[in-house]
Amino acid sequence: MLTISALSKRLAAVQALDGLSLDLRAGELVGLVGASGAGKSTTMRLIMGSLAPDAGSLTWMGRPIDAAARRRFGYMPQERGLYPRMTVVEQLTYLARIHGLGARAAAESAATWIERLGLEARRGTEIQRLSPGDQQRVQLAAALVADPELLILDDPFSGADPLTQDIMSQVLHERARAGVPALVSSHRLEVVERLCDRVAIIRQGRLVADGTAAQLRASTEPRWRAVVEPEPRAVPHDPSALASLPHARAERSAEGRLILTAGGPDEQALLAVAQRLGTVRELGPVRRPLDEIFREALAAPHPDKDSP
Ligand SMILES: Nc1ncnc2c1ncn2[C@@H]1O[C@H](COP(=O)(O)OP(=O)(O)OP(=O)(O)O)[C@@H](O)[C@H]1O
Repeated sequence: MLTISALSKRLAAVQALDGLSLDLRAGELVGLVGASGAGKSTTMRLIMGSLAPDAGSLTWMGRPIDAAARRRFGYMPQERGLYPRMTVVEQLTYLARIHGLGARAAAESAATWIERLGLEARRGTEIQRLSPGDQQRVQLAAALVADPELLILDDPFSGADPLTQDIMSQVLHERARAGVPALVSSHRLEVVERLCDRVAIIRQGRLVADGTAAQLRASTEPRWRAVVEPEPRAVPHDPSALASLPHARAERSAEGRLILTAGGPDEQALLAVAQRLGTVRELGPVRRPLDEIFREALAAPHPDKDSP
């Protein structure tokens, strides 16, 4: 549905985007993740037309994105743009109207999203008097109020309390089930992992990884974990045996068991070390947190730029 092809943008002396390509399909929630300055907001500004690309193309449903298409997109910009003196209901009705809804449809849509995002008690409150969590909810309602076909959400969870995060996530899942895809940037990897079907990792304006959390995990070297009941008569713990394995770590649990983790193509090398230390109670792969994989992707040599 949304196709970003070889998109490049220079901003002053910075190559903010450098040949970025990415697709979003119907109903897909895609997380756009990258360090500060990686190019996430620039990507979104190019989609929304507040910046023009130097090279590359953007299409929606196979056609170049124009102003008419953009009116059907819901956008939550990084620099949140609500009117501080409007009340919640005035703000949402106003935004629905400027996106082309008639007076009655705009009022109905504002009421629907106020209810859905748990803002009934705040409908008559000025935006500037809302708590940060409620402001986030109104921001999301503002992106949804004109019933968009695509959502572009720049760091929607920043400053959101856990309850607000849950409500926002539920709403995005519902819209996705109705076929509305969303591109969601965030620094909060655990949120992206929970929310999104796919994660695109960008670095210096380029895509360095793109896949489901499971695919990203599978594309990196696996980690193995062994839980060992130490035996008093076992060969004394030889730290160098474990240290010879990649990414090795040893900890002791509250019950006095040894918890060993290490990388490697399979679990056999870790098993050999573990068996010398005592009785192996558990052995298996480790489900790695996405943020660890993210850090690895950012630390790995850049596909082109860093190679000699
Ligand atoms: N108006 C501008 N003029 C000059 N450089 C800019 C401008 N806007 C952004 N940049 C630079 O372009 C690069 C990409 O910025 P961008 O805001 O897209 O990153 P980001 O991934 O959204 O970062 P963050 O997570 O901090 O919001 C950065 O190096 C940034 O400093």
